[in-house]
Amino acid sequence: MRIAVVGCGAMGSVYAGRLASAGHDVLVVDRWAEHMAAIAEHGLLVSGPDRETRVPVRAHTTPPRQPVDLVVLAVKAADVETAALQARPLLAPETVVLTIQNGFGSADVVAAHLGGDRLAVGVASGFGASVKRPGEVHHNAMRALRFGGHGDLDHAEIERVAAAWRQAGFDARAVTDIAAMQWEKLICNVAYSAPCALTGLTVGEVMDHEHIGPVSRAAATEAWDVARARGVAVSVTDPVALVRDFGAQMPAAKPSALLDHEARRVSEIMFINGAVPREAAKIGREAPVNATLTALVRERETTWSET
Ligand SMILES: NC(=O)C1=CN([C@@H]2O[C@H](COP(=O)(O)OP(=O)(O)OC[C@H]3O[C@@H](n4cnc5c(N)ncnc54)[C@H](OP(=O)(O)O)[C@@H]3O)[C@@H](O)[C@H]2O)C=CC1
Ligand SMILES: CC(C)(CO)C(=O)C(=O)O
Repeated sequence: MRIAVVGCGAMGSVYAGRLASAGHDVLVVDRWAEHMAAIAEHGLLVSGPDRETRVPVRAHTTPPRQPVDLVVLAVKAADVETAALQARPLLAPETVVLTIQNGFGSADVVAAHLGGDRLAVGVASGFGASVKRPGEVHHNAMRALRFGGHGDLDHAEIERVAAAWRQAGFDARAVTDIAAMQWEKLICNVAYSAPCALTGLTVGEVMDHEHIGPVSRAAATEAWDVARARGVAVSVTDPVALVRDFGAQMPAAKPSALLDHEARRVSEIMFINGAVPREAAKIGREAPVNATLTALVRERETTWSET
């Protein structure tokens, strides 16, 4: 399969490295010129719990005019709109666009610009990935990828994409209820994103922390309540057990919100903890735990943008 990964940061690099190692024809696009130059010169180095690979991939700072079978948008949520607009040279009528972000809202943004009929949504769970230095990425775990259609995309097409990823060693599956998967991932993310960003604790340190543990568990439970109240078919019966198990798989990982704060960058908090009060409001409810966590994170981020 001809695949372009737009946004070759922590996750985009893991996707690109493994897909290229499995023999797919992969090109990557990222605006970080030093990272692209390192990949062009030495290949992309991906280290994980099971193996380390260095693989040659074509690296670009802007998308080449070169239509592919699959475009993977692996940027952060706030960058999805620009990335979707810039991805146009990679598109042919039959190209599938797969957008993979934590939190809610990205697929609607992509659909508004590129249309919904060739659009798939991905949920990536349990990777704990970060860029170590230009050209080198590490991930702490590698649990699951779930893909679903956003609009009218035929399920067989999504299955074809999932099969290509399975061939690259991912636990990837095409599902019919991607919203339930998104909520289950959101429950995990809200437990860690704001609590870790605010305290500097890792995923493994939060859950049983004397002061932050109860806050993290309350954030997850609140998101679970909202999902069920909205009628989403989440399969989870114990949200605390879910997030505890999620964290136990990669105790040393730092959520990307914490990595963003360490770099004094605005995080995706509005799409993650901030999504819970927004979704709750749609059914006339409130989500005070996640609203408060979001406000605290936002306040810190405002301070940086003012300096
Ligand atoms: N890291 C993880 O373990 C996991 C992350 N996720 C989710 O995956 C998504 C991606 O996260 P992650 O990989 O950590 O993010 P990163 O910031 O590591 O990677 C995104 C990359 O895309 C680049 N970029 C942004 N806009 C463009 C553009 N228009 N064109 C080209 N490149 C662009 C960024 O550059 P710049 O730095 O200049 O902005 C950055 O290098 C997020 O939604 C995250 O929540 C999901 C599961 C696990
Ligand atoms: C690391 C974390 C918790 C946040 O970026 C994540 O979403 C994942 O690995 O699935």
